[in-house]
Amino acid sequence: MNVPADEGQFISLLLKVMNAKKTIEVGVFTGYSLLSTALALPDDAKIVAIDPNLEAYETGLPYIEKAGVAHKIQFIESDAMTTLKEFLSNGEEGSFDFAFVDADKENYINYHEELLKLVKIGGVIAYDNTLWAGTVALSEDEVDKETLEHIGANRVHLRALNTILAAASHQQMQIFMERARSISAKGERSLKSKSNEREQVDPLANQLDQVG
Ligand SMILES: C[S@@+](CC[C@H](N)C(=O)[O-])C[C@H]1O[C@@H](n2cnc3c(N)ncnc32)[C@H](O)[C@@H]1O
Repeated sequence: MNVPADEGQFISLLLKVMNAKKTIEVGVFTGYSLLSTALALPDDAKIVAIDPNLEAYETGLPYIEKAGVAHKIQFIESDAMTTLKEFLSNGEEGSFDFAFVDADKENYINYHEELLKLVKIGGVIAYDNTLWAGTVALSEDEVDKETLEHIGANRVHLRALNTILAAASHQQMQIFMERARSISAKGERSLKSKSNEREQVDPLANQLDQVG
C-alpha cells in the first residue's frame, strides 16, 4: 500500500529543504512515494528505487513518465539488502543524501545498518510506519488479540527499530502523521571531530539542533 498524500508532501518538503540530489528508496510498490520524491528533486537528480516487485512498479510507471520524471529514477528489481551491500562494495559509501524505507519491517534494522554507511553526514534516513497504528506504544496486554495477530510481528520489529533510533547518538526527530501513519526521519549527526565539515554541508542538522 502506498504512503498517504500528506506523507508524500512531507517527504517532498524534507528533500527540498535539504537540497537532496541523490536518494535511495527501499520499497517502491506502484511508486507513489517515488513519484513524490522524483517531483521534489532537481532535473539532474538520481533516485535508486529498489523492490523485487517489478510488476507493481510497471503499473505506476506510466504516471511517472507522464509527470516527466522517469529519467531521474533507476529501478532495481531486487531484494534491498543485496543491492545495499553491492553499493557498499562498489564504493558508494557516504554518497546518498536521503533514504526512504517502506518495505519488509523485519529488515528495517538491517537496512538501517547499511544506510548509515551509504547516507552522508548531514543526510536523512526516513522510515515509514514507525508507530504501527499506535501499537508500538502499547504493551502486549493492551492490544486486543485479533489486532495483535494481525500486526504482532511488525509491532515488535518497529519497537526494536525505535529503541535503536532513540538510543543512538545521531540526531533524531520523530514526526507523527495523521491517520496513525508515522514516519521517523533521522538526521545523521556528525561526530565532534567532523563538526566543521558538518556546519558547511548540513543546514538541516543545524535546524534540528535548534529544535532539540
Ligand atoms: C508498502 S509497499 C511500498 C509503498 C511505496 N513506498 C509507496 O508509497 O507507494 C512495500 C513494498 O516493499 C517491497 N518489499 C518487500 N520486501 C522487500 C525487500 N526485501 N526489498 C525491497 N523491497 C521489498 C514490496 O514488494 C512492496 O512493494
